[in-house]
Amino acid sequence: MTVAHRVTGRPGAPAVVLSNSLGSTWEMWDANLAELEQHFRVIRFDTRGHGRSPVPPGPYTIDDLTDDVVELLDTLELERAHFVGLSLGGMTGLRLAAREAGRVDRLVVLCTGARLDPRSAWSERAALVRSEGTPAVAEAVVRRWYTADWLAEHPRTRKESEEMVASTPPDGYAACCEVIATMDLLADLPSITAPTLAIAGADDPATPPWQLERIADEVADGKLLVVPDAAHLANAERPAVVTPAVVAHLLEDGS
Ligand SMILES: O=C(O)CC1=CCC(=O)O1
Repeated sequence: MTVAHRVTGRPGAPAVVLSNSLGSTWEMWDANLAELEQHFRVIRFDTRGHGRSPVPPGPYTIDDLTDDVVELLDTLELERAHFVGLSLGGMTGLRLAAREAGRVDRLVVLCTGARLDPRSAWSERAALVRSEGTPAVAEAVVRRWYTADWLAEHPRTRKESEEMVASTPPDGYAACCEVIATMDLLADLPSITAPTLAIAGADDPATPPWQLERIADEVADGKLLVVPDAAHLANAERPAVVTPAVVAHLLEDGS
């Protein structure tokens, strides 16, 4: 299945794939895009069940999301790429780097976890969205995406973010909640050899810093960055801290 994607940035430069969080679209990278495009060929895509991508019937697994990325790389005739994923996108990145080590150059995972407990919470959210739709969870989700102070200062982003969640197809959103409910990547971490930067929002209630610290500690070559005054979408709330850190990590091999 080919996911919806857009390729921008420097033609011929090293490629970086950006993978979105649950309930978002590739627009979640808007605040980071211009700086990334100066250095890389940037490939944004919408995870299956989200945005412009197909919504195949569930259930989905983390390996299905990983297969979608492999197919995207094949479609674009890319043997290898850097991978940057946030939350659900970060889980996809961890699985890809463990299962398809030859396809990932350097990895950045933001605001994510190798396993998110209690798993029952994700099955319950899937059931809620199937019965009441994505608008039922939009406000609460966006309250986890940004700190309260930032939301108070950015009412337009708050509204647009709630609309982004509310317009996610309920079947796709629910099937991706079930990916999280069934996913356990703890055993994968030691086999990840791609140099990995794990970025946490210091005030992220969804995937707190200890989750990213565990990833940085357990992969073969990991580093941790904790971003102050940031919640779950740390890339969007603090782009001036996050984007240069991502660029520096991806350029570290001299590309
Ligand atoms: O929606 C949330 O509560 C936060 C989240 C967990 C996985 C993801 O992609 O977003």
